Amino acid sequence: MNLRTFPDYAALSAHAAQHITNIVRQKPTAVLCLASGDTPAGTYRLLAEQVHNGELDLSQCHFIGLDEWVGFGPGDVGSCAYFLYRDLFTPAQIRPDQITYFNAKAADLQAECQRVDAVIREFGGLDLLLVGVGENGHIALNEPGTSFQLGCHVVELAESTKTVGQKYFTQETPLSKGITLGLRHLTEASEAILIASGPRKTAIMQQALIGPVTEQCPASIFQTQPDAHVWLDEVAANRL
Ligand SMILES: N[C@@H]1[C@@H](O)[C@H](O)[C@@H](COP(=O)(O)O)O[C@@H]1O
Repeated sequence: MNLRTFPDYAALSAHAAQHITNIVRQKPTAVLCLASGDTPAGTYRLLAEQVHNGELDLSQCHFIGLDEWVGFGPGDVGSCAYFLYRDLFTPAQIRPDQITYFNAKAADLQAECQRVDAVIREFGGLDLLLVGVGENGHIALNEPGTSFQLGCHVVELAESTKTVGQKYFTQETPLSKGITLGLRHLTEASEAILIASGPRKTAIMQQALIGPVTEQCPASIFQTQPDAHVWLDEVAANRL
């Protein structure tokens, strides 16, 4: 893995946005799987700004949603899709036909997993997977203990994920399951990038990057990926 530290969140976001811009300039039909959450919001705002200014054309890209809380969808404030639409898809005028997202309200969630796995296969794999990290080391919603070999799957959320996840909602919201891409998608993607910022990520970055590679800490999979990027701000990298 290639580890790089940036002075602050703004510099980290600017670098990630420029990197994604370069990928799309090289391959305008790139298939991009982008995390939701707070960390990538700055990156997405910069990308949307570039699209707005006519400096970046995302109109031929395809976007795959990384994960979702079961029972929630783009119309629900707090869902993973809600933030991607708010920060990127809507301001960058991404068309519905450019987006594949889990329907986490579907009656048959296994079929949803198969559908998204099949879309990724049909596109020939992901050109980019951009992920954040949970405070418990989860990647997407691959919780501690998840096999590194899985594709899309439904998960029982860890207690800490249910608690930390409340930050996305305007009121106390019961969360129990998630639907998510698997870590196999991460190892198979042409490029994987992890971004993390701020004091809430310092301890888990130490554990993930210096501790043992173990399914108990999903983010430790980055140690096994020679070409993957891990980009942190100085605070998140404080114990490395
Ligand atoms: N499901 C999301 C992940 O996809 C995200 O990357 C991670 C970190 O989120 P944040 O960037 O808000 O800290 O946890 C959430 O639970």
